[in-house]
This record gives sequence, structure tokens and C-alpha cells, in this order.
Amino acid sequence: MEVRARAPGKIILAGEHAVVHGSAAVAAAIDLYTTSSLRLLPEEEDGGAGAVELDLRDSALVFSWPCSRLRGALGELSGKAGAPAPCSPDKLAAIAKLMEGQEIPEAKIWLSAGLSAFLYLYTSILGCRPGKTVVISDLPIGAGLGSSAAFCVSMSGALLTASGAVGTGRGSGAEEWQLFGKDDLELVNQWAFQGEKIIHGKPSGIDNSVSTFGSMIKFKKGELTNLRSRNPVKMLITDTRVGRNTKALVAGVSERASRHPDATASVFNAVNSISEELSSIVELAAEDEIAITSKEDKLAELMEMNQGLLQCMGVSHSSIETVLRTSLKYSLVSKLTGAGGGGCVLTLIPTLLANIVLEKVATELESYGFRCFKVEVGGRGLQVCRG
Ligand SMILES: Nc1ncnc2c1ncn2[C@@H]1O[C@H](COP(=O)(O)OP(=O)(O)O)[C@@H](O)[C@H]1O
Ligand SMILES: C[C@@](O)(CCOP(=O)(O)O)CC(=O)O
Ligand SMILES: [Mg+2]
Repeated sequence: MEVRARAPGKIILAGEHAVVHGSAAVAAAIDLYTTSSLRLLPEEEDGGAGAVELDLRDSALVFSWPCSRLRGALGELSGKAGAPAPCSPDKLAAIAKLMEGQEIPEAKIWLSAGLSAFLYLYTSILGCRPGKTVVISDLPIGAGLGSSAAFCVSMSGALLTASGAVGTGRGSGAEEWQLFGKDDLELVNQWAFQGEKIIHGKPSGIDNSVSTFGSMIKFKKGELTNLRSRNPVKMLITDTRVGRNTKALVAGVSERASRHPDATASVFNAVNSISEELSSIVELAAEDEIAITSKEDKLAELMEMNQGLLQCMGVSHSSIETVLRTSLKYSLVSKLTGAGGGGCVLTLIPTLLANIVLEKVATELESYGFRCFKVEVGGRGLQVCRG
């Protein structure tokens, strides 16, 4: 039997980086997904044959580890259905050794973090049982849209379903994709967070939480509040195609914070106020055109202020500045989203101007070699399908 699990990427409307240091942040799921499909294979009679295979379709790369090699490196693991234990330094070192001999092209060496997270999740949840996993994603990888979290959430969802630890709870029989109940989602989220730790070093947990639970959320110190967004929030996403790595950017902000503790504490505090205000504005119901415009003006101003503070943290980039300047020509406000340093930028598209301005600004941005995504904001989180 095959289990498929899909998990969305996300945008951060306010609060990235500061959220790692305890400030509030606001994030929403988007309708771009990573899907992990898992098929367990029968154990061979001698107990030693078979392999764990990971097929990364978008990269056209397949990785494989004989079960005997996994047992040799990690011991006789039985698999675990309950809450996860963090990956110990010894296990991480053993996983790093298992990367040896895998042919990762130099240009895609960043995939090794994802492979390590995969091996940790697979062997911790299922032990060293043979199986094949195929991963396909709509998301640009390493661009600020939470591909690492969507990878960990979809993988944890598929593995925990295959292990029997979680089961599909809700959804009509006619629907292919089914939703989990709250307890199952909590468990998937805990495992995905451990996977994110392997990829990010010090994640806040916002990305895996919004990918698991979907919708729009406020997140602060591990606490999640669901936001009821009363009016649609329309965002254009521009991928500058400048590659970057969240782990390095998060570490860079922490280093700046240790050099200038008082100044950065004030910056993080200001971001906290922006996220708090933005989350209450999002929940206001605007009934007419004047109210909608006034609400969107406030959101735009808060995004603009947040972008200035992200510059203070040292995570903007000349490509991001180009997107800001271009959108400003159309009187639109933008901010980076995710870790910055390149990657993606959000542009708020006012409801009343959407028909006039969206295509024009996207066309101009694409003429510079950027890639634009028009996404639905605040949709579903993890979904699973068996077949
Ligand atoms: N589909 C995928 N297959 C393998 N690894 C992935 C995949 N998606 C994400 N990753 C891992 O996550 C890393 C990107 O995460 P990160 O730097 O946090 O950027 P973002 O989460 O914004 O895309 C990649 O370098 C890779 O290790
Ligand atoms: C910078 C940060 O706030 C968000 C990172 O998002 P992404 O990996 O760039 O999509 C880090 C975190 O909250 O874990
Ligand atoms: Mg990430």
C-alpha cells in the first residue's frame, strides 16, 4: 500500500528571524505543496536484504541505503510511534557517515541537510525497514517559502501514517485528500520540528507549525494562535532566484545579536509589536471599499516597517531591494519573506487595484529574471491519502 502526504509551503507576513528570539510572527499556508509518497517493501527472509530509497523527483536524484548498512551504523532500531526524542549528536554523526558514498552533485550539496533529516525521520519512526519514498515539490527550494518544513511535515505525515501511529480522521469518502485530527497533527508537528532542527540548526517552529496546521497563524515562543482572516489577503510572491541558506542567515542574526545585544533587543521588540498589530488587523472584518482600503493601508505600512527592521538585522539583499523599488513604482509595498539574503519577496496587492496592477508589476519583475507566483493564502495544512 502507498501512503501519500502533502504539506504546504508558507509566507511570513511579519516577524521572521525575530521569532527565533521570542518575538511574535504571523504566517500563512500557501497552495504550493511538497508531496511525499511512501511504499513499504516486504522484509526479506534473511532480515538483512532490502534498502531504504529516497527518490527526489525534482532534482532527478535517487539515493539508497541498504538496510544492513543502516543497522550497522545506527543499531537495531525498532521504530517509534510516540513523541520524538531529539536527534543525539552520536546519531547525527552516524547519519553524516551514511552520506558518504552518496553521489550528491557539488551544485546540490545543500541537499545533504534534507537527506540527513530524511534518514533521521525514517529510521526513528520505522526502524530499518525497506521502503521507497518519492518526493515531489511545487516549492522553490531554499527560497524562503518553507520548503524545508514542507519536506519534514509531508515526510513525517507519510511515515507516521505507514507506522500506524496516526490515522486519517476527517474528510468525506469522496475526497481523495483527507485531514488528520488535532492529536495526530500535534504528533506530526513534533517530529517535523526535529527534522527542521537538522536542516535549520535553530528553528523557531513557525514553519513546520503553519505547514502542519495550515490557515493563518500567530506564533510566539512555541505557542500557536489561529487567526481568522476576515478578508482575503492577496500577495504576489517574487522569487529573486538568489540562492541562500536559512541556517547560515539565522546564525548570522544571532551573531549580530551577540555583538549588539541592546540594539537588537529593541529591534526584536519592535518586530513583536508589528506582528501583534498585524495579527489584530487581519482579524478585523472590513465590510465596504473604504474599510478594506484602510485595512490594507495599515497592513502595507506594517510590512514596510518590518522590512526596514529586517535590513537592520542584515538579511536584505540587493535583489530584494530591486523588487522593493520596482513594486514601489506601482505604489505597492513589499517585504522579504522567510530568511532573506535573496529568496522570496512578498508584495501586498490591494483588493481594489488587483485587476489593474497585478499583471503589470509581475510582468516587469519577470523581465528582470525574477519568477512570480500568484498564490492562495491561508489554505489547508497537512493532508494524507492512501491508495
Ligand atoms: N524537496 C526536497 N528534497 C530534499 N531536500 C529538501 C527538499 N525541500 C527542502 N529540502 C531541504 O531543505 C533545505 C532548504 O531549506 P531552507 O534553507 O530552510 O530554505 P526554505 O525552507 O526557505 O526553502 C534544502 O537545502 C534541503 O536540504
Ligand atoms: C528565519 C526564520 O524565521 C524563517 C525561515 O524560513 P525559511 O526557511 O527561509 O522558509 C527562521 C525560523 O523561524 O525558524
Ligand atoms: Mg526552511
